[in-house]
Amino acid sequence: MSALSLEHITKVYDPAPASLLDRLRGRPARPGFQALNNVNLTVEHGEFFGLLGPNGAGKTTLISILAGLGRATSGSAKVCGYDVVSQFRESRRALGVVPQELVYDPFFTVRQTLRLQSGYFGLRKNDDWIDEILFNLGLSDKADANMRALSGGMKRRVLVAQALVHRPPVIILDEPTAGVDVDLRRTLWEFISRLNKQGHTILLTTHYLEEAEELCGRIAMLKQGHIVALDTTQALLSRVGGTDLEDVFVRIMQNDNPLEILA
Ligand SMILES: Nc1ncnc2c1ncn2[C@@H]1O[C@H](COP(=O)(O)OP(=O)(O)OP(=O)(O)O)[C@@H](O)[C@H]1O
Repeated sequence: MSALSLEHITKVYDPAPASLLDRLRGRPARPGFQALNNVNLTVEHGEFFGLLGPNGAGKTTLISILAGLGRATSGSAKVCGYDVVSQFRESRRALGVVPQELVYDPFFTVRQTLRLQSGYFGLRKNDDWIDEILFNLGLSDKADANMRALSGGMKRRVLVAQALVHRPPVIILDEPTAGVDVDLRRTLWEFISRLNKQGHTILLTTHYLEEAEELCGRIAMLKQGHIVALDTTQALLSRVGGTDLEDVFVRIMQNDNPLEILA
């Protein structure tokens, strides 16, 4: 049983509703937008896996499907063997997601936010673990601060903490270091790497390719909803050539037929 598995996942977003004028003129409905096209991917337990792609490639769409926030148009997705649709509770419990957007409730303190999140998973008396997470993310002295009083980087740390309150075996981080300072990056990666060494599976999306190169054992690259590369980081570097992962990424994305350069 894999940590994450996606089989033939396709996602077509509904088109924007036709305007009244279009309808009156009898114009045909616009087609939906295909964000993912027959994606097959398996991530094994304990992997540190990178999901890379340019803006709009479909990374967040794929993560939303795994987190049960969006439905695939076709195909099946599982977290730790649990189907994300028919076994939503189990699959969601196995997953911690750090979202890309800074979403928070401005009326709560950091500790209240984390207690509330624990409550969603039926966890009471979770304070020992909450304290440990706060410490590891350099947030101990902010525990009683109101969320709206935190800087952007601090809010992002809380998002990471929120994803971890129920000790999920699989952690997905959607661009967790966007706009954060060097200090947080270090703290965050040290903590996440430690969790990975303890057996947690990590799926990371990032536009900082040097981070992906350093951290990820395997990498998938998405381009316009297709997986165009999937291999170990070392194999991608040696097969595609170039000086670093950024070079590899650019070469693959600029090639009309990326599979050609990976052959
Ligand atoms: N709700 C939606 N309705 C219609 N199209 C959408 C919707 N959400 C995303 N899309 C489109 O689907 C495509 C994939 O978007 P997605 O957010 O998954 O990309 P991404 O790889 O995460 O990009 P980024 O790196 O910018 O975060 C984009 O073209 C986007 O405009």
